[in-house]
Formats: sequence, structure tokens, C-alpha cells
Amino acid sequence: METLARLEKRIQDRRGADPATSYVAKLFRAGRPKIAQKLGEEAVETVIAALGSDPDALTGEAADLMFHLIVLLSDCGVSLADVCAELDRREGVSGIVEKSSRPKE
Ligand SMILES: N=c1c2ncn([C@@H]3O[C@H](COP(=O)(O)OP(=O)(O)OP(=O)(O)O)[C@@H](O)[C@H]3O)c2ncn1[C@@H]1O[C@H](COP(=O)(O)O)[C@@H](O)[C@H]1O
Repeated sequence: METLARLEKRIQDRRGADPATSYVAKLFRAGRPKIAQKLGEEAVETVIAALGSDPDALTGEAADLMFHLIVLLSDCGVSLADVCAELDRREGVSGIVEKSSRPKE
């Protein structure tokens, strides 16, 4: 978790950097639809890697996925602390949350 918090801070710090030298700045400059698209691509690549037999490939794709997720959250003004608070809340009411948030059939 410390690693992710550090990465989140680094992403925020790099937001205003030169897009020519910073991938983070380039992503923010490209805008939310592009960031969301990249996240989708990384998700698909992660799924493909998970269905393969190379744990190192899956580790790399998972890292790409988490990085792009933090960039998207950051662009939307949602922090990792917000997400963790939601996960903590679910831990406290496990079972109840999923049922209550499920659309009625
Ligand atoms: N963790 C990451 C990280 N993970 C993945 N990536 C980049 O994500 C991209 C994903 O690969 P792709 O091949 O899909 O992307 P691409 O073809 O380069 O990009 P597009 O042309 O599609 O935009 C690669 O360019 C990776 O370098 C990352 N870029 C940056 N970081 C972290 O962000 C920090 C700041 O980075 P800069 O903003 O570049 O200084 C770094 O110190 C790292 O800690």
C-alpha cells in the first residue's frame, strides 16, 4: 500500500511536467477519454496474460493496469484513500453491500 501511495503522489507531482519527457503529463494532457482507453487496454492485456502461463508477464501487465487506474482516479479527483475507505467499509458489512447495490431483477 505504501508503494501505491508513493506512486499516487509521484503521479500528482508529474501532472504539470513536460509531456515531451513525462508519460504521466502526456496522459493528463491527452485527457480523460484517452486515459480511460489506456486503462481498458491494460485491463485486456492483463486478462490475456492471466490466461497465459507466464507469471512475470502477468505481474508486468498488472503493474501497468494499476498505474493507469491511479492516473484515471487522480484525473477524476478520487484518491486511493477514498477507494481504501470504500473497501474498508465493505469489509465491515461484507455480504450486505453487494446485495444492496445489486440492481433489482
Ligand atoms: N509506473 C509507471 C508506469 N507504468 C507504465 N508506464 C508507461 O505506460 C506505458 C504503457 O505502455 P504502452 O506500450 O501501452 O504505451 P505507449 O505505447 O508508450 O503509449 P501510447 O503511445 O499508447 O500513449 C509505457 O509507456 C510505460 O512506460 C509508466 N509510466 C510511469 N510510471 C511511474 O510514473 C512516474 C513518472 O513517470 P513520468 O511522468 O514518465 O516521469 C515514473 O517514475 C513511474 O514511477
